[in-house]
Amino acid sequence: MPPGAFQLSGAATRLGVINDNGVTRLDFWVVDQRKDGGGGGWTKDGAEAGPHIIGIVQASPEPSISSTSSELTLATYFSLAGQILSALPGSSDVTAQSTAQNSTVTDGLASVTDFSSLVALLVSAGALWNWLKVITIGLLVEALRRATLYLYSRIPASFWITAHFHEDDDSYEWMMVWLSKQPSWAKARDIEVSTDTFGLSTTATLVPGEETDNNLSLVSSRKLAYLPAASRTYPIWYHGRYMLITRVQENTGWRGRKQTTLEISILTRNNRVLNELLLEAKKDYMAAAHDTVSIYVADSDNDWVHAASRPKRKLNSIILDPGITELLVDDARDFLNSRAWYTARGIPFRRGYLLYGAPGSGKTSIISSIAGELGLDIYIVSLSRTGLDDAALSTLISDLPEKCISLIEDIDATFTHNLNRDDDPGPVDMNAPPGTDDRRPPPPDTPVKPPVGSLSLGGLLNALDGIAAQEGRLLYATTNKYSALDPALCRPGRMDVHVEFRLASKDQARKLFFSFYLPADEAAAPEDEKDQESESSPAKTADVATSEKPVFFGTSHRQRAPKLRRTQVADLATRFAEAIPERELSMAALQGFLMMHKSRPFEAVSVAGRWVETEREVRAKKAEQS
Ligand SMILES: Nc1ncnc2c1ncn2[C@@H]1O[C@H](COP(=O)(O)OP(=O)(O)OP(=O)(O)O)[C@@H](O)[C@H]1O
Repeated sequence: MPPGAFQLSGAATRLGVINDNGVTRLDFWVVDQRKDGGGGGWTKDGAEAGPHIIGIVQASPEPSISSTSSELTLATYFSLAGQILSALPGSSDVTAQSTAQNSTVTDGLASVTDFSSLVALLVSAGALWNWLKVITIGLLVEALRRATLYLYSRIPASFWITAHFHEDDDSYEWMMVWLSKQPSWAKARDIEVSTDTFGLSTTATLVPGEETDNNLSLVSSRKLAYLPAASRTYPIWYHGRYMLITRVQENTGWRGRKQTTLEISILTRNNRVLNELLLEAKKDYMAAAHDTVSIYVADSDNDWVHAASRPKRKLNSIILDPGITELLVDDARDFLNSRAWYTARGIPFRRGYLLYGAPGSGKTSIISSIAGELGLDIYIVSLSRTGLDDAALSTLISDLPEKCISLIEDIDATFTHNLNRDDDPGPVDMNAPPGTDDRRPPPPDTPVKPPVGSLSLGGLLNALDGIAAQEGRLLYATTNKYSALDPALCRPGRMDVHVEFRLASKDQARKLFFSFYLPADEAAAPEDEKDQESESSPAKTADVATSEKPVFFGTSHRQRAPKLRRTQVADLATRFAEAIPERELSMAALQGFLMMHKSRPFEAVSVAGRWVETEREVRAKKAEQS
């Protein structure tokens, strides 16, 4: 407190107004801070003047003081206080304080009076003006503060364009692959090293030196690449523009899962730069992924995630009965170009294909091949996934992108009576319509196999053609037990085209043999190479057979098939087909047999008959046991 000042502590209600035998008295306790040692110590009441109390004023019946406490005003208190202080020796160092201690009667009344005085003072013209000034200054200061903050955040931001890429989105992969190609990482001092291929068959950029080191490449098929580390910001230059790259990792709070977001800020006011960057990254990625088919599966949160990329398989490498490949490919292609037709007629723009028939007859292979041919990604819907219920399936189906292939394999496995893929019901009457498989009816008391999770047939049907079902998608379902399927599942609208895949015909066997030993790519090899028969002749094969060989099953990849002339392969293929019975073995079985004779086409032909006999015996034994 400055010298000479005095203090009336507390509100006016605390001032001591004492009604003493009908005489209103105003008591001030004025303490000399010098005597008190500065510690306060208001321990005495007005009646007992102690060493600290140096002044008591009796306000009444002084002429200047009214005889009732209600007439006392705050101004009077102040004036009295002033008088006391001026009367005191060394008044400039004195502090005054009033108190209501030992007040006997009139505190309440005084409170009212003091409060109204205070209000009167506060609302007096002078005070209001001061209030106004204080409020105005306060508003100005606040406005200035806000303006500064706004400008601080907006001015730098107005020079930057920031794009955010979420880990779950394809664009994140495009950008990460693009980033992995940037030379800046090779010089960075804090960097993430990764073998992630971001959906491509190979890492986009190798660690410098790795690509030239053949040994290292052989040791690991996974290649190393540099990438921006999480929670770091890296400056790089793009087309002369300054960019900041940040990978932000946040806890999602769900099973400790972390969500990564990539942020790219470009120092420019022109969106064109960002557009260029995005298109460049997308084009690069598409070019790198051109020869692959992307496969997506659902994760435990029922989000589609990129699971793998497989090299495209040529359509002509799958040998089906005449017309089937063309039927499937042309139908799908035509469908994709017919959106307007569907819209005009109000028909949902969806198409379903049910491929049924013998195991290993090429159902899955042709779907993958069609995806490659039409440039579509495959989304695998696994009905047997734990935790998949009707709602989750519906979400998954409605989250499919507009043009894609969704694949449900072995659709019979989830919704048939007590049947599963291990049961071998013997030769199936493929032409029996769905729901009519009565060769092996389940006993009446057989409980219906509960669907895995809480997925119901109704849920599946709704997901396939309900309102939420995505437009423009091609649905492929495969089954080995056509007749066991619920007819509702197979009706047009859900499964529009049903295609039967049968066991291998002689013609298929011949074509498979041909394409196995003389695929289209190699048919154009120079004549002289084709003429070399090398060790493939029966005599030479015999030589090899007598020499000591390591014991192993399968065929070593180091062995190469001999180069054969086209006519030779055609002749061998015909002989092979003669040895293969019509519609008895699957194409997968034939492929497996040829793989065992990968480098020995002559031997394949000569032992094919014996192999067929062995296959029959194995199947007969199996049938006996079951
Ligand atoms: N028609 C075919 N032409 C060429 N290869 C085939 C053919 N059918 C099957 N294969 C080969 O057999 C293997 C299994 O084929 P795929 O998985 O496509 O059969 P699938 O009919 O889907 O069998 P499943 O019903 O058991 O799922 C693949 O490696 C494939 O190359």
